Amino acid sequence: MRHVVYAMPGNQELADALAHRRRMARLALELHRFPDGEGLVRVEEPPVGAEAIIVCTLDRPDEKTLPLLMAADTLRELGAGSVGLVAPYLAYLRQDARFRPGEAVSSGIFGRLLAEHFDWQVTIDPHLHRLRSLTEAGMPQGRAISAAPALAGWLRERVELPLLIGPDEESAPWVESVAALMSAPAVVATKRRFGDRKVQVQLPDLSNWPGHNPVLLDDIISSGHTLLKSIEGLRALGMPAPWCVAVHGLFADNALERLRVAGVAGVVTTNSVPGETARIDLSELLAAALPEH
Ligand SMILES: O=P(O)(O)OC[C@H]1O[C@H](OP(=O)(O)OP(=O)(O)O)[C@H](O)[C@@H]1O
Repeated sequence: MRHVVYAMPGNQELADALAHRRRMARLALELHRFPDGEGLVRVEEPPVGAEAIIVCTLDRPDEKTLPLLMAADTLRELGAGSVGLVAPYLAYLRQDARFRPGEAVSSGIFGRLLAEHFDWQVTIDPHLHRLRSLTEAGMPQGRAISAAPALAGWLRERVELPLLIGPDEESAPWVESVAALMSAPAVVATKRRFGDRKVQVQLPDLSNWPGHNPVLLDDIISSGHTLLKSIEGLRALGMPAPWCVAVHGLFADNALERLRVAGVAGVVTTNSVPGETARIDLSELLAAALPEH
């Protein structure tokens, strides 16, 4: 099987890295926007019988999804044997239940939509703590891999005597998996969410780790309020300014600036979503998760 790689806009760097690591051709695809905002996908170099891979991280999913689906179908019409999706960040997985009557269960709807257009999907650390697998989110051919080795590798080299802190109980398994990889202690806080931008974080007793440098570790930074409340809590305990490390940096509401103003040692995320904090490279882990060819 010969695989070829396409990048949706903004994903060229990661697509190039995957193409390089797996010795695949990166072929051109463009997205034109008409003045009224409608998009037009154009496959400049057709896949001609190859297995196609599209790289498209799905932050800001509402504007990205329709062009992505059109690209997938166009590649198939132009002769791709199969079409796979590498979406390092997969949207809509936080809404995995009808929390209030009448709400859409977005994860299932979105999962089924992607599954209709793609033969397989790979993502990194989906917000899956309430789900057993991507299949449960409606993605039968979905594969989820963990960024833990990349996070642990980055932290091991840069933070002396770290104390990893997960902001809520649901972060425990993967905070502990990063901690185990770097032989560092880990604790988790208790979080209560009252609204999109209102949370309460209760830190545990940290007096067992004097001299340690706190590292707040989360899967997603969106509005940043989870981390802002955690930073406040650490300050109240007399801890040094923490590192804020996350897999997916979405940074809604000017969150990055707010975190910096709140006082951090640094804010670092993976390149699942490109941006100035995206200093932890996932291309090696993602390349290893692609199908054999
Ligand atoms: O930057 P923020 O706007 O605070 O959002 C990020 C937080 O939200 C998510 O958890 P969430 O509170 O949704 O938990 P749940 O999905 O486990 O209920 C995620 O795991 C982060 O902790």
